[in-house]
Parts: sequence; C-alpha cells; structure tokens
Amino acid sequence: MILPTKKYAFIFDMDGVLTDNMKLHAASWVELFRDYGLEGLDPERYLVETAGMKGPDVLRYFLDPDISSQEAERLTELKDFLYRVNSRSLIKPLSGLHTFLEHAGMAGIALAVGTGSGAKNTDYVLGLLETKRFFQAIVGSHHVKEGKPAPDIFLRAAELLGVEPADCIVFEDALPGIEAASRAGMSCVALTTTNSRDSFSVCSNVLEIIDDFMQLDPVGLLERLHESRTETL
Ligand SMILES: O=P(O)(O)OC[C@H]1O[C@@H](O)[C@H](O)[C@@H](O)[C@@H]1O
Repeated sequence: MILPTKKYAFIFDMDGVLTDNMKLHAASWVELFRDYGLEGLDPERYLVETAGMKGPDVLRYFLDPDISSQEAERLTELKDFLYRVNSRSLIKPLSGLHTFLEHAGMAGIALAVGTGSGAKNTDYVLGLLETKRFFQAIVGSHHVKEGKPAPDIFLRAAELLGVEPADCIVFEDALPGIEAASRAGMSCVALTTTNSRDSFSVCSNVLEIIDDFMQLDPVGLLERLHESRTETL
C-alpha cells in the first residue's frame, strides 16, 4: 500500500451508508404520520426527497412548514423511539465496512461521521455496529444549526479533523446529503442502499457509485479524487 503524504479525510454519512437502515426510518415516519390521522406518506418520496434531513425538517417538509420547534422535536423523538424499537435486531454493518475502515485508518486517512441523526440515534447505531473506535470526529444534527442539504455537518467534521474540504471524500446514500457535500466543496462516493444508481447521474461531485464496501480500495479512491481534479482543469 502506497501511503498518501498529504492529509485526507473520509467523512461517512451514517444511516444508509454504514448500515442499510433508511427503509426502517421511512416505515417509522409512515407510522407516526398515520397515528396523527395522516394516511399516505409515501415512503419512497421520504427516501428520495428528504432522507438525511433533520427530523424536524422532515416534518416541516411533509406535515406543516410552520410547526413549532417544540412540537417538531417532540414528534421526532416519538418517531425515533419507534424506529429504535423496531430496528434493534436489524442494524448490521454494510458488507466490507470494517475492513475498509481498518485499511483507510492504516493508510493514514482521517475518518469521521457526518450524520443528520441526533445524539441518541447516532450513539445507538455506532454502538450496535461497533465502529466508534474508527472515527476521530462524530458530528450529528445536534452539533449544527442547519442540517443537510446545508453543508454545515460536513464542514464541521472537516474542521475537527483539520483537513481542507477539497481533500475530504463524503460517503452518502441520500440526495440531500450529496447536495450538502457539494455545497461544502467535497466529492462523494454514492451508495445504492436508498436511491437507484441512475438517480446519481445528475450529481457532478460523485466519484464512484457502490453497492457496499467490498471492492473499494481507500488509496485507489484518493487517486480517483486526483484524476477528477485533473479532468476538471
Ligand atoms: O444523515 P444520515 O445519517 O443519513 O441520517 C438520516 C436521518 O434522516 C432523517 O430524515 C431521519 O429523520 C433521521 O431520523 C435519520 O437519522
């Protein structure tokens, strides 16, 4: 393995990237909406249009743009509780994840999580996946004012790692997350857990599209980042 001499970072979105769990979030949102007499939240629309956004922003998007912050937080808590109860036995690492993280760490690449989840869900998922030890920074929606598609989560992660945004690669499954990376000046690896391969064709900052981490080489990915810069010169 040829080690990079400059400092680079990989920033991992959590839900839908470290684990294939976004459909479980979608099912919990559908149940929450139904409990409030609102039949018909389309889980596919949630996944395509709002995956990765803060819970209160999902409620503003589908339910009521003027919902109070207090009510939005309360409903998000209810949905997240339901999600945790229903998902505990189903949260598994994506294939090849641990090996990829180990190899990236050994190559000297700084590693962080940048998630739209709040503190409790972040702790829950990273704990079940046994991945906390790999990350030098973990940034969630509770650490920033604006969630995805704003760039704040990824910029904060880069700042904590001390790496320039242009030298960070974000791993994302959600379109609002890929937009957040683009607004942060970062390239992406897109995962096909939540959206189809085709839906990423419009995203100019996507370097690679992958189904899981099995075939991915961390140093090869940095080379791909360099190639993409040369292509755009
Ligand atoms: O940014 P990530 O890790 O994909 O976060 C996904 C988040 O997506 C949001 O839409 C959900 O409401 C959250 O509950 C979920 O955690």
